[in-house]
Amino acid sequence: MAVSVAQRLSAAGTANALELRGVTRMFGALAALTDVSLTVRPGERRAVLGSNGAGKTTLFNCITGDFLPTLGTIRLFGEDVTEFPAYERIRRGLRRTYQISLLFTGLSVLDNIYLACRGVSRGRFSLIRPRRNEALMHSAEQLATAVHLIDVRDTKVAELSYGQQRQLEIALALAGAPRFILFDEPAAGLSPTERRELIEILTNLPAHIGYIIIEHDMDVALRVSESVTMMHNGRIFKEGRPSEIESDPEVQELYLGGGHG
Ligand SMILES: Nc1ncnc2c1ncn2[C@@H]1O[C@H](COP(=O)(O)OP(=O)(O)OP(=O)(O)O)[C@@H](O)[C@H]1O
Repeated sequence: MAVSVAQRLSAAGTANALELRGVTRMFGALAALTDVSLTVRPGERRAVLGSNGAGKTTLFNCITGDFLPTLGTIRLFGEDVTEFPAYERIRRGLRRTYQISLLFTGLSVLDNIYLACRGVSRGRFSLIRPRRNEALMHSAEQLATAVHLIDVRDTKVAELSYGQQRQLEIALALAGAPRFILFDEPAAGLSPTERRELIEILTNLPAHIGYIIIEHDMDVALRVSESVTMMHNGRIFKEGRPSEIESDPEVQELYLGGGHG
């Protein structure tokens, strides 16, 4: 059952989930991001849209700590994480999915999720070969259910459809105790049926989990978000509700009309 925005926000505490102030990222002389300021409330679900080269992936890389910004600050749940390495941000509840698959294709669905749960749990660096942890196994099964893969939990990942593999990636991002997830084009390459399933999975994520979704499929992006940020040439040029963005003439000209690659 879908949860209202108000329910999600009240479930999620007070500090902003994410706050970027004046973030600029240079690659030599090229500004991939210029003076980007962005606030995402706890539990908020936001789409970031823009044509190829707009700076969306660079934005994700700065938020995760894969790249440091050249200028500006990034706060995660009220804490300045601008200089933090990626793993410190993961410890604070940040997760990310990638456009390319990072799955263990020779292992089962459940083993993949179990390993992700173990990877973010205490004792993951133990030198003693661990016994199966029943609590983590239970969490893994719950996540398999959340992404509609419980019926294929013992199937090897290599035998899954492409869409099911993308669903599994979402389960991996949900391992541990995520509070904020960055989804990088989760609908890319999906069939219409798989897209509908993706929309259902994202819509029904736990109330306190906010996210940013980069998505070229406008239909998916606007249906799973309550706010939209439009980027162009490394800058934010428009923010609004999905209905406002969809009907905005400038957006239509730049993005929906031929500007989108
Ligand atoms: N590691 C890098 N080194 C040099 N230039 C880069 C690097 N990463 C990105 N860029 C440049 O920064 C700009 C923004 O790229 P970015 O990948 O963030 O855009 P995007 O909106 O994610 O595009 P797409 O939709 O094609 O993935 C582009 O001009 C790109 O060529």
